[in-house]
Parts: sequence; structure tokens; C-alpha cells
Amino acid sequence: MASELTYRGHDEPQPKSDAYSPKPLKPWFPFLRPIRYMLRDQRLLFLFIGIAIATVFFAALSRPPRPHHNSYTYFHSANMPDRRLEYQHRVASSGGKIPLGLKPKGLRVLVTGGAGFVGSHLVDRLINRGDSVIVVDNFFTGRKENVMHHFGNPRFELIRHDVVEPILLEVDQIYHLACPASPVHYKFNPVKTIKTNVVGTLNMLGLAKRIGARFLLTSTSEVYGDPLQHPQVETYWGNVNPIGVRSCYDEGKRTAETLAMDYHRGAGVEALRKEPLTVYGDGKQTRSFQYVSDLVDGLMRLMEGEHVGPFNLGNPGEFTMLELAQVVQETIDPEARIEFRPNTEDDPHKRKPDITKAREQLGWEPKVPLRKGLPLMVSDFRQRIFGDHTAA
Ligand SMILES: O=c1ccn([C@@H]2O[C@H](COP(=O)(O)OP(=O)(O)O[C@H]3OC[C@@H](O)[C@H](O)[C@H]3O)[C@@H](O)[C@H]2O)c(=O)[nH]1
Repeated sequence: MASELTYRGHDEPQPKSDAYSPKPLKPWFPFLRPIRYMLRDQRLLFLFIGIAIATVFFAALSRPPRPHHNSYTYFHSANMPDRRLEYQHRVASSGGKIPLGLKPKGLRVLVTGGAGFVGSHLVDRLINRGDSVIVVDNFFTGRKENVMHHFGNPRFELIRHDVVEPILLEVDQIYHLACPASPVHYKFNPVKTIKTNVVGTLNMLGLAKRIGARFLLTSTSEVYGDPLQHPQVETYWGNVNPIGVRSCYDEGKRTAETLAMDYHRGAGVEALRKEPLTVYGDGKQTRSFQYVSDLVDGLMRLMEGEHVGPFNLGNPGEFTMLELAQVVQETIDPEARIEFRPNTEDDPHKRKPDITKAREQLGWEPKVPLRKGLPLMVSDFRQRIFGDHTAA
């Protein structure tokens, strides 16, 4: 009865040849069973997951140690004869599984603000000596054209990024230059200027700490404000108006220096500072001017040396703004007219770096005097702006 309820086909005529005969076994039948077995209960999925876990595990086992993890303690050892050689050794020896000849040769260097004036000259030097360079720049005052000649070089990367936002990169050294540098630019949006100096520097120091990279901050002679000591040595604390129109830059850089030294003391980050005395103004106030190649040379010596803390990297030659204008007339354009305008607020009266420390400890001093540097600077700008190759 039950079968009648469930199967009603017994009334239909049966085909004549329906006498029972077992189906012949297909030749591929033995292979079908394991495949069916695999497909049941999502066994295949579990198999793939197993393979993935094993791959990750063995890849992690075979990964070489990172070169910069021990650079942290390394930079605190005072008896390091040649940091650059040691760096090359560490980078090279980090590639245990990489076939000979494919190992990275130079350092991996991050230059924030690398599309700017000083930064792009620094990038040229680093690329020329064989390093791999990553430039991070928001192009506020920098230009792609300054670094365009490195496009296509596998050792060069350009990232449009604002340092006030965190970024994670793997490098051995960080040159932190990103900041509006001339009074017109840093006064344009003062809150953003101080934010770049404080938050941007915090982000870069945080990155340096995380990856164990060496850190160099480019500060400014403006941290001395309107100095009461002349010339200025690195230990001079300065005379700065904390609430003036220039404070976003002066005090921003001073805070950036504080942060760098606090990270150094608290977290072991290597903190360096340089003082480019390259501010141009007008009136009778004095300033010192240095050619960019001297500055870049000093920056690299500082980064490669074992010293920590502030260094004045400037040219002690002291000129009034009027003298500067006269040198421009003599060396570049005798027709140029000198126009007097009222001075800007809080403009320091005098500025001249004492570079004894840099001379003694870095073996550095500027080589290019103002009279020689100015025409070189004009050629450089001509080439950058008009692509005038003959001028170089
Ligand atoms: O928020 C900012 C502001 C500026 N920048 C970049 O920083 C670079 C600054 O270069 P500039 O050509 O304007 O100025 P300089 O090369 O003369 O400045 C350099 O010396 C003076 C120091 O105070 C600066 O920190 C240093 O960059 C530019 O490429 C600019 O686009 C940022 O990446 N982020």
C-alpha cells in the first residue's frame, strides 16, 4: 500500500526489454568517486584554505630579516667608523634569498618636500650616489618639474601626499623637509603652516620610530628670531615672538625641534637639525646666504655622521639686504633697479650663523660664496623654469 502511494508507475506498460541487466562499468568510473568525495561537504574549499595557510607560513619562514630593525640601537653606538658602508652591508645582507646581483645596492631614503628647491637638489645627489628615493610632497610650493628628470628611474618614486596625514613606508633614512619656507608662503595659511610643522613632524617621527629609520629635520635660522646674540650658536635659545605673524613658522619649527629631541630622548629616534640661513628680505637687516649644493652636502654629512642634535648649516658671510641687491646688480643684472619698501612685521634685524660646531664635528664648511653662487642660482632657475640647458 505504501508503495502504491509513493509510486504510481506500476500501471504504465513496461518496456519489453526491461529485464534487469547491470549497467556496464564506465572506464573512468574509478576516478569519479574521489572527485565526488572531494566535492561533497565543501571539502575542496577546506583544501584550498589549507594550501593558503601553508603558503603564508612557509613564505613567512623564508622572509629575510629587515635591515633597519637593528639600526635603532646601531645609531646609538658611538664607535661607528663608516655608517654608509655599514648601511650598505645591512641592506645587502638582508636579501638572503635574493639571487646575487638582484640585491638593492643603496639606501632607501624618504625625502618629504622633495619636490621643492632644497629637496630636489638633495634628491639629485641621493639618486646619483645610488640610493632609492621616495619623494612625498603635496606640491604646495614644490613642482613635479623639479624631479621630473628621475621619472622612469626604478630607484625613484613620487607620491603626492600631505604629511599631516600619516603614511606608512619602509625606508632607512627620512629627510623631513616638507614645509612652506618663504614668508609669503608660510603666512598664506598660518594655521596650516603650524599644523604641517607639528602634525607633519609628529607623523614623520612616528614613522621613523616604527621602522627604525634615521631622521633629519630641516629647521630654519628663524628659530633664533630677532637674535640678541650675534653670531648665533646652536645652544642659543633665540628671541622669538610667540604670537606674531611669523610665529606659525618660527614657533612651528621650534616645536618640530622639540618633538624631534623628545622622540630621540624617549623613543631613541635619531634627531638631527639643520639651519639653512637662506632667508631673503629687504631693508638694512643682515642675512647670510649659502649656495644650495653646500647645504645639501651638509645635510648628507649630518645624516651619515654619528651626531645628534642641532647644527647650523649656513654661510657666515653676512650681508645687508642693500648689499645683496648690489651684488645682484654686479653679478647678474647691472640694469636692475633697487626699490625700497617698508619692512615686514617682526623681521629680524640680523642673522649670522656660528658654524664652529659643523666645522669641527662634521668637517663641513660652505665652499660657494655669494658672488659665485648667485649667477649659479640664476642658471639653475633658468633651467628649471625655461628648460634652458645651455644656462647650466
Ligand atoms: O604642507 C606642505 C607644505 C610644503 N610642502 C612641500 O615642501 C617643499 C618646500 O620646498 P620650497 O621650495 O618651498 O622651500 P625650500 O626648499 O627652500 O625649503 C627648505 O628649506 C627651509 C626649510 O624650512 C624647509 O623645511 C625646507 O623644505 C615643497 O616641495 C612643498 O610643496 C609639503 O609637502 N607639504
